[in-house]
Amino acid sequence: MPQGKVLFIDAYDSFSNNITALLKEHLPVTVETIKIDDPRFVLNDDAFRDFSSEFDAVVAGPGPGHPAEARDVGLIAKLWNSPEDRVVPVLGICLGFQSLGLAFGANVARLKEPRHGLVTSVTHCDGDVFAGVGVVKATQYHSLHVRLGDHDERAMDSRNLWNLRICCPELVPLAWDDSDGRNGPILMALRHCSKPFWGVQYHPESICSTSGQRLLTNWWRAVCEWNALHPRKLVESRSDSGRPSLDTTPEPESMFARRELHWSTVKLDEAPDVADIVEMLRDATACEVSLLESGVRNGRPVNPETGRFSIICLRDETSLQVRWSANKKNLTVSQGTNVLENRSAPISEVFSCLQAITDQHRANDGPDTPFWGGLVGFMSYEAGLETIDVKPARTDTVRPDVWFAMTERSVVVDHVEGLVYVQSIRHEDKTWLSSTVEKLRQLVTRHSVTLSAPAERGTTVNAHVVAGPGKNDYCAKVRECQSHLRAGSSYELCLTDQTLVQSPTDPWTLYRRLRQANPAPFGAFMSMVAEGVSMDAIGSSPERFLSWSRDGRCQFRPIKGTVKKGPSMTRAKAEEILSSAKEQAENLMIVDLIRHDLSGVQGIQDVHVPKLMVVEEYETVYQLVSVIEGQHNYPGRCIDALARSLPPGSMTGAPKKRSCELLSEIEAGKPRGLYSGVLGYFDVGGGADFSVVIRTAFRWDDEPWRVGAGGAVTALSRPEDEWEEMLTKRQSVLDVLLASPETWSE
Ligand SMILES: C=C(O[C@@H]1C=C(C(=O)O)C=C[C@H]1O)C(=O)O
Ligand SMILES: NC(=O)CC[C@H](N)C(=O)O
Repeated sequence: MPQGKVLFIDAYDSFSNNITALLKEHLPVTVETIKIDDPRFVLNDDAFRDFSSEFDAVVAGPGPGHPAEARDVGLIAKLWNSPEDRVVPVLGICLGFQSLGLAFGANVARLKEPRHGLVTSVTHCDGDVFAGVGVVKATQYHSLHVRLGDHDERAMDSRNLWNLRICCPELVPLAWDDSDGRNGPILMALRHCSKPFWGVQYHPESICSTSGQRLLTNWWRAVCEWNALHPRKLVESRSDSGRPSLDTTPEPESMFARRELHWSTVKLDEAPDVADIVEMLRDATACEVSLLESGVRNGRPVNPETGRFSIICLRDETSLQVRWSANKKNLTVSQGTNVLENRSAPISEVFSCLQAITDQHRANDGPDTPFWGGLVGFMSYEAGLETIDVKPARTDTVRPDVWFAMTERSVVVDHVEGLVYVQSIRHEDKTWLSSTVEKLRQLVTRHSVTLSAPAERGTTVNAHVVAGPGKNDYCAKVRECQSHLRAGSSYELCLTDQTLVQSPTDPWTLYRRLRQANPAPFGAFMSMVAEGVSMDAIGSSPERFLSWSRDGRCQFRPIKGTVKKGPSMTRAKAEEILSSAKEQAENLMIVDLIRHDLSGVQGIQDVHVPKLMVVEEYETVYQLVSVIEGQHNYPGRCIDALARSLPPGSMTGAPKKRSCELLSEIEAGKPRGLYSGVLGYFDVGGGADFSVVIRTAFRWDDEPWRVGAGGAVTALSRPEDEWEEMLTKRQSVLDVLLASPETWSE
């Protein structure tokens, strides 16, 4: 079969790349994607017709909103009324399907209860595009549905469902979902009686849908038959799709030579406590320390899969820094007081700059640790919004939204093997290496006779909450989210708020308490200072956002689904709760969203889901976790996976862009800042690891600490439960900030 050409019209959905991946995997086609508001065509029907009729077929994608709204469907609405000799076969998916129904006389109405992330078996006609497909499990992400008449389908005899052509005689039903008692039968698929237009309400590309391949193969066969019988007159009109690409932005000039890593390993029979090492290093060298800690409980890592190593990063005032603010769009690269670069730059150039600096420090050999040295820092939620072209309502003018500092000296603890690595990427650093090794030895000796030193106490002034969400207000926001979900504007919204706490206790003491109260695989202690601005963070995140290995294996581990631990909560009970339709739907939506994000990265292959909805246990909660992986063909370009996947889908909801716009309104334009962003490192060996910034407190200068917390709101959420979930998530951090020094015992 010759290669076909398919045009995919993207309605800004967060599942689009899963559809194009499915098309490319199972059909002999190339796929070109344009947006529904492509400026070349929105005001020029002829140009769009000329352009689209060059393709063998069009797939009209899913998306937020309503098919009657031009803003929501854009070019998709132009597909249905082409003159006879220019008709192009179309497959509409969800919003695209609803647009097809609407174009030929059906109603599109709200469901009584939205169906977001639910998976059901559909009853199909076993012919046409469903011929031989067998049982179809269908993932649904919709609030609206297509009604073929004004009659009440619930009252219809099930045999009549196949002959419902009273109001729209040109539309032929092909599949129904009859499993929903409250909504009644929901039309799942249809075709036009004479034109080559098909549509499905469900999402065949979802990880939980089945028979997508067979459906597409049948559709493609029908497309080829139609095209053979109806050759189109082509007008030469091809033009570049004009899609801006983060992958092609220029890289800044080289500033530094490559580094050679010098390292030394100390094998310790009894590994000292990570906090003790930090204190020893700080006292000994008067340097700034950041810690990316894998929490340990009873001598074992809380989660050995993601939390085997703890990384202690040492910096001084001469360390290289990269800063960028979303408000000013200003990129600064400095080294001490020396400003190497200071210019206006879009976010895409920030990624290029971070990549270039990492490349210039590239070390090709080193010990068996995931971090040899490199850029350590964070990207805020608002920096993430920039990457998807959502304007943050308010941002600070001077505070960086991207802030990284180069770590040249580090100490890495392997909690599984009990090894400590002392590492430096400085040219001549043997003295520091040997003296640090010696101090560690002494620490081990001391450690074997004395217990971990107690943390220093704070002052007697009590910590207190300065501001925070109220229950009524939070519940009202949950309901506001749900009204958007019912209207079809979003499938899931991750609502959050922040609590402000003033505490007299120093950040390191607070972190020592937090690591004890809530040991987590992504513990973090970070202090950044530059140009009169300082930022402190103490974190206990359970969630990896994205990591990649030095050979280009990218991994996401989104969490969605939370159960509070308590005396009456067993693991079995938590598993039961987390296997409910509501919790699984929340998780599934994010899995499909992340698959989409990863599939959109140039050079990524083999996107797969090695773990789907597994329960993990943490200090205060049980969480439902999935793992999504893919292999990059060019390991040196894995940063594109980060550039294409911010802000973290588990903190936004789906579809991401529209959900973020709605959340900005609902959260009253309050910046989330570091909370909901990502924190971690780019390693000079080529790997990286970033966590989602949750269960974390951060503060600017001497302002109060900010503790963000929230949760995914779906149509099935109960406002009071969402309020409780938010309280549960912020509890461990809040307890630590509010505890008076006297009540805190180590
Ligand atoms: C929003 C938070 O957590 C996010 C939401 C979760 C959920 O809805 O179950 C779980 C983990 C995070 O992705 C938070 O901790 O503040
Ligand atoms: N997934 C979709 O395309 C959803 C279509 C429409 N916005 C609805 O909610 O019904």
